[in-house]
Amino acid sequence: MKRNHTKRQETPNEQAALGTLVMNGPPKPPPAVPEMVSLAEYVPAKTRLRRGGSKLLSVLRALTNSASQNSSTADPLVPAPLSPDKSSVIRPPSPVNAVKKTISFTYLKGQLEPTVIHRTPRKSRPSVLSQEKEVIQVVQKESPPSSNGDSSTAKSSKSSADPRPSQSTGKTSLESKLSVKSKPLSPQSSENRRHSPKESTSPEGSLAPIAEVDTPITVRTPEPEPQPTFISAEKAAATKIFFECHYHSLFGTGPTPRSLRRRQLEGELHRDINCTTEEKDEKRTVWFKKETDHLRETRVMKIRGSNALKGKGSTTSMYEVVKILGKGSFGVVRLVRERPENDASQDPHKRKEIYAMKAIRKSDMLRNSQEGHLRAERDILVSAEGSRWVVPLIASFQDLNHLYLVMEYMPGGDFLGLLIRDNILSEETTKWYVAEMILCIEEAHSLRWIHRDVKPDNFLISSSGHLKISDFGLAFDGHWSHDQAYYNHHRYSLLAKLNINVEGDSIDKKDGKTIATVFREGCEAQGGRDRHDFVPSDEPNNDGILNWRNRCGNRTLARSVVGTSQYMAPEVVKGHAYDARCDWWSLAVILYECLYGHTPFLAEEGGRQQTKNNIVRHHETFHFPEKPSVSRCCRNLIRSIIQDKEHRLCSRRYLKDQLQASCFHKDYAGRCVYPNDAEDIKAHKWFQDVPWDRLHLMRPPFVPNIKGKDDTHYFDEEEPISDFSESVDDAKPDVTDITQALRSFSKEIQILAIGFIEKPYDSVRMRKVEREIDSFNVREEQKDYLKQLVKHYGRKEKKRPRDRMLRDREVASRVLELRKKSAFLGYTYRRIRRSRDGGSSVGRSGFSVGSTSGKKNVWHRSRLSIV
Ligand SMILES: Nc1ncnc2c1ncn2[C@@H]1O[C@H](COP(=O)(O)OP(=O)(O)OP(=O)(O)O)[C@@H](O)[C@H]1O
Repeated sequence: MKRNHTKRQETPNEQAALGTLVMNGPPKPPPAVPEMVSLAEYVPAKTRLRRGGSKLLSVLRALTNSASQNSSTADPLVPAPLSPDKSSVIRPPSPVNAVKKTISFTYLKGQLEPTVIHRTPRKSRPSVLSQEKEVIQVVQKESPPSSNGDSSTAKSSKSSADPRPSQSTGKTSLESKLSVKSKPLSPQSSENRRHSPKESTSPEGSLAPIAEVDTPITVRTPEPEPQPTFISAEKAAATKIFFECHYHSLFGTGPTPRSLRRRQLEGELHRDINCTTEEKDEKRTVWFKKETDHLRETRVMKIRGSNALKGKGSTTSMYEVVKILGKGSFGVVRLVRERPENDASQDPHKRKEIYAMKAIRKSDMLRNSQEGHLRAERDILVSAEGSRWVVPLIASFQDLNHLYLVMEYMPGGDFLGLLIRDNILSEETTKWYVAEMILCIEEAHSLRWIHRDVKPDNFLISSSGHLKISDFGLAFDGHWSHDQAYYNHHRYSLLAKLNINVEGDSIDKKDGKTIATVFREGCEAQGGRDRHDFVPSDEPNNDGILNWRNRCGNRTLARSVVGTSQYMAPEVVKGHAYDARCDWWSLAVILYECLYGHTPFLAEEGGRQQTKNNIVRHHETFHFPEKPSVSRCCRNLIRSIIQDKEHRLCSRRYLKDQLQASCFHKDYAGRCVYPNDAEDIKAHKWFQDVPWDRLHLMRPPFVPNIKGKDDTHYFDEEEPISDFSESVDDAKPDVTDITQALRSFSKEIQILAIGFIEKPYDSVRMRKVEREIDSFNVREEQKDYLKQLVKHYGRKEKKRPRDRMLRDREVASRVLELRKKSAFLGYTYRRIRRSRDGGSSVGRSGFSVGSTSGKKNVWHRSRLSIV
């Protein structure tokens, strides 16, 4: 066995020691130092030192060399190096060692201080097996055939001591390691040497033959290679997703928010000619302090978030709940007050801020494969920082069960509330609000997003009465990280590659296809290769995975049939590829609704499907009611937007660029949404008196009458909103509560009612339950009570999860738990705290609040967004 001295260069200190030793032989231990040990005593620690990479290793090597030399010269001061487990270091001087000693000597001639070596305390003797393992590793590391002089040593030792030359060269693969382990120990093993007291160097410098000793050694059978499970695949996919998204955000083009803020500060300082240099420096110092506070606050939030994911502490403890404001498809929006201790800046003015906090149930969203949408919603709110027309996001974070979006509170409620109160609006009032809506949608488009759910509920009224757009849960920008297919690809490609199958639910089992088959078929449907399937290549134009994703993984047009049916554009209903023009169709529907009190395509009968049919056949179904009377100019505007997308007012830009698509807007977003695409609508003559640039400074037709920061009277509902998001997944109702609530009924009715509650219901089942309750022989009010009771305690039937892993009874709960922890990493955000504005300057406008008619309104809040 040779020692590979050439792999590591000695440090000057080591060389000093080496030179000293070579010149003088091993140092004589000064009696005053008890820890000092003799050479031979020290040698057993060699293996440990090698593992630790200590500097002393070189010293040891030198010591060992010297020792072996000296042993042949029989220096009485040097104990014989006969400790059994260090025989491997006793070697005849090889040419390399000789050269090395000469170099070391020359280099450090004159440094003749004795070397003091401290014994490393040994806790226990190494076991035979661990020694053997080390020997095997050493063999593998050190014995590749070499052309230098050492090879002769290796060869001679092989020929003399080992009758099986094939074992002298270590293999490197896992398989070979296992096979080496499983073979009988070689005669070079330390165990064998321990039983070879006569082992010594021959005069020629080669090892003397080692006697074979029959030592009973248990031979370990190779452990089977660990097989990856669906859990490993899930974790691996989550890791890949995290790193790709994280590095994408780090290397994203464009300035960082911090650099933008710095730029803004410097711009302000530059423009302020009255500011002295000292004052400017002072302002910079304040700026840095604020930025530092902000960084600290973000860091604290991240730590809290990661603790909350582990079930330690809570992220929402930063806020106290004041009231429930509203409920959407997947979450509850609550009015919250920030706890003062949460404000790192300790600014007294900032205390007790009131916010709207949207809590989104992760499990529901994951079952519905809404990861992409959730990321999109958070990302657009972050990217809209500082926007006048988008509801400002304050913070986003998560715990194990929920995602949270903390937004500025809009005390005026939503625009739907205003419509419900006023029923119909005058043309002037309508114009004012629709003009603001245009600015809101235009803002989203300039950020390269299609909102896809433009409806009155999603425009909120600020304390000054201005509108802001909210709820970007369905927004689309085409980016790969907002595409559910990207997440599915990572998971299912890995499962298919590892040949891991998960059966799914009874429908999947009936289908009989494995995950690999479904995945392959999906790729074939896309022309042979998945859009997110990155294949690394050595080609010169290979610019890395993130650039590749940005080039090839984005979508240029949306396709999903999403939105609220009454407001959906025909191209969306038909499932065609569509672009941001769909938002302008929805705006025209709102405009019509404000003036006439109902939406144009709403079907009285036939439900949502009939409404959609009406939209598709809009050429036949669309008409203006005779009353109330609306100006021709306004009707012209509506008519020019309620058109197929090619003829829709706003299309000029899209058509022009489509003609030149090959040379313009090569970026992913540019091909589906255009900034300033409202220019034609804004130029319509119905809007000719609208001061677009000053609208935000003018007094709106309705300014909320707010008594305090936490006034919520615009959110008051007849029925209190239940806080379902507080409940845990699949929580069963408390039987004692139910029995108590049913105590006035007969035993028979109690049993039936409990049966109704226990089984999850959908709309069909609920109707059946109601019919059964109607047949009970009780009073009418008791029947109503029972129906309410069933709805209150009962659970809605959950939809079939879109993801096969979450449909499989065996694995669903474990996968869900894992995804709840890993699917939204990087969600945390905190907006930098701003200094108080002192209220917005609201001017006066000639607009007046519209009159209301007695017509019964048709708005209701139960419309579902995802179709
Ligand atoms: N910042 C806010 N300030 C005041 N109220 C708000 C705020 N954000 C949301 N709300 C209220 O909460 C309701 C539900 O919010 P939101 O529409 O964002 O939830 P959602 O789950 O996305 O709903 P949807 O079913 O429309 O998708 C709104 O209609 C509004 O009344």
